[in-house]
Amino acid sequence: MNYSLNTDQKTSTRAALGKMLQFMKSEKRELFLAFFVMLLNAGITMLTPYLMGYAIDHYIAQGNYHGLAVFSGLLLVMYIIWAGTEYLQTKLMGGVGQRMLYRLRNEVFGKLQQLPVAFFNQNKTGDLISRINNDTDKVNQFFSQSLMQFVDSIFTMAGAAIFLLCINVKLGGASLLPGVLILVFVQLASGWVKKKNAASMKHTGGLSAEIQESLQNFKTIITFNRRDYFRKRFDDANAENYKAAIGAGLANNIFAPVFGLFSNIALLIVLVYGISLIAAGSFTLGLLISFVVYVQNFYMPLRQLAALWAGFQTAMAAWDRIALILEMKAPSDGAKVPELNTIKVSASLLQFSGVSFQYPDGKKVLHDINFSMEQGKTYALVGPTGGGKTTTASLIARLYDPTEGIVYLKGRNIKDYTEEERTGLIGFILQEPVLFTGTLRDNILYGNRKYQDISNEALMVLLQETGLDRLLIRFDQGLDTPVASGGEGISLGQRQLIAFIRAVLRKPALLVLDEATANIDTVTERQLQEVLQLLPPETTRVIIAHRLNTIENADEIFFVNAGTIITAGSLDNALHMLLEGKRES
Ligand SMILES: Nc1ncnc2c1ncn2[C@@H]1O[C@H](COP(=O)(O)OP(=O)(O)OP(=O)(O)O)[C@@H](O)[C@H]1O
Repeated sequence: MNYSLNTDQKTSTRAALGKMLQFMKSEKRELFLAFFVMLLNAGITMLTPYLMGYAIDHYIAQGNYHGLAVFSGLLLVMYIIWAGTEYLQTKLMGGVGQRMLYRLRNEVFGKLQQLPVAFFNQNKTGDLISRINNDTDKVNQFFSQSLMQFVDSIFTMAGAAIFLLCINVKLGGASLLPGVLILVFVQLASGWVKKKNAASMKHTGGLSAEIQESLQNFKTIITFNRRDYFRKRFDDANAENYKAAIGAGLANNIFAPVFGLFSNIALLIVLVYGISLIAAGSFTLGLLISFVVYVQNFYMPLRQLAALWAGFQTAMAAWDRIALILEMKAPSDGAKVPELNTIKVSASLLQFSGVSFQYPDGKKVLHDINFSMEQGKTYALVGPTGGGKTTTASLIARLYDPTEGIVYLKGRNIKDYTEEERTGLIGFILQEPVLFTGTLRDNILYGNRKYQDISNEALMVLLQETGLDRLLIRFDQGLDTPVASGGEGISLGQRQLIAFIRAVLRKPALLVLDEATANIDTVTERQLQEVLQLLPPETTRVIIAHRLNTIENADEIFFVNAGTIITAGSLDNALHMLLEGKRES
């Protein structure tokens, strides 16, 4: 299945807004309050110019200074309320935006947790980080800082338009005409602005991926003295990002001058037309001053909208990138499949039935594979490098689903198991064991719900019973040995030991060891073999190894090469096949 996020899929504005507002469902109370405060704020903004015009015509023109003083006091109170509502609005919406960002990031991260390995193979980690950090923040910025301003501006404009038309229809209509032209311009330019912002975010993701890759591989870069190469790659990505950011900046700023120009034209129309009306005696100076302020009240928020509109387009472009992750379909989990419906195909623990597999962006690796593995037996997978051993093991652990055919576990399609059921049955020690920041104890109990709260003493008893305690000798501080991110500071062999203890402690029905002893000295390897013998007799073991002595005790050996898996029979035969395979290649 294609899990690449590198597509140009776009969501319609209405659909995107609908989805985004779902993240605000629980904020109804705050939104309602913010809306009320915003209405009050807009109401005051709308009323004050009219009151000023009234004061000029009724108090100043008639020399009523006492009335003017009372009136000024009233205006001051209104301005103070206005300032209070401004503050409240920012506070309320800031909280709403931050909580939305929190939920959105949780949702995206939660989705990432459900997606299969193929998704992570097809997408760069740095780009994913950029989507979770930067793009969600772009959406938040719009909602926390701009949404209410947006609605506020529209209300203020609508109110100002009504006042303008009520004071004088003709003059009002003439002053609103440039506003209509602005709407046409917005309609035409929005798609282009969104596209520019999407391109900028894509390049930010690319830059993040570039940084992540070179930081992760810094040792190799230093060893091969390839700092210049990575420097160049970074410079290129940085330059691309810079160009795209400039493009997005220019696009975002296109609205402000156009809006400014049209609002000045509107003012000019009002002055020329208004003064001619005064000259004709059909308009007063007070009304003209009110009119000019209303024109400002109409066009100022429109200028503000210019900036907000660019932010809205940025949020929309960011949403497209986030929605791509949220809409990804995780492979079906068998949670809802009733046990009764499962087909019992054989009594074996594991069976491959007509399995073929192809990596999403690669060639076909396995062709029509059929084999079965019985409970309690030890199987070895041998074969030349790149033959398909790890791929087979990955299908056993359902890191990937077959492109054709079915993998049965205990007679049930492996897809019909819930993740918890499946991981409880299968233990997998990867070629490159992964450790997490914490202690050795944290790492060996990773994902082991049963023993999560076990005391160190009880854990030691458990390790002694399974023979795993002897492996701890390799660690000076025993269970408390600190583990740094990714296992830095711990040898690869030691990492394999930790991964081994982790998998064995779960007592899985099927234990897969993919080159799990490749980096361990012969004495420790012997100890591991002994621990394997201590596993319950019903445990099935699948061992992938290049060192043939590791698999001498296997009950059956499978030879994996060029997309086929055949039974090798004896160890000698496997060795012969390996040598033949090498000669052919
Ligand atoms: N993520 C991937 N995407 C595309 N192709 C892949 C991927 N992983 C492995 N392959 C290809 O699949 C084929 C089988 O690889 P696999 O890792 O299963 O071999 P292997 O027998 O385990 O090799 P080794 O002994 O070196 O570990 C190889 O040609 C490899 O290039």
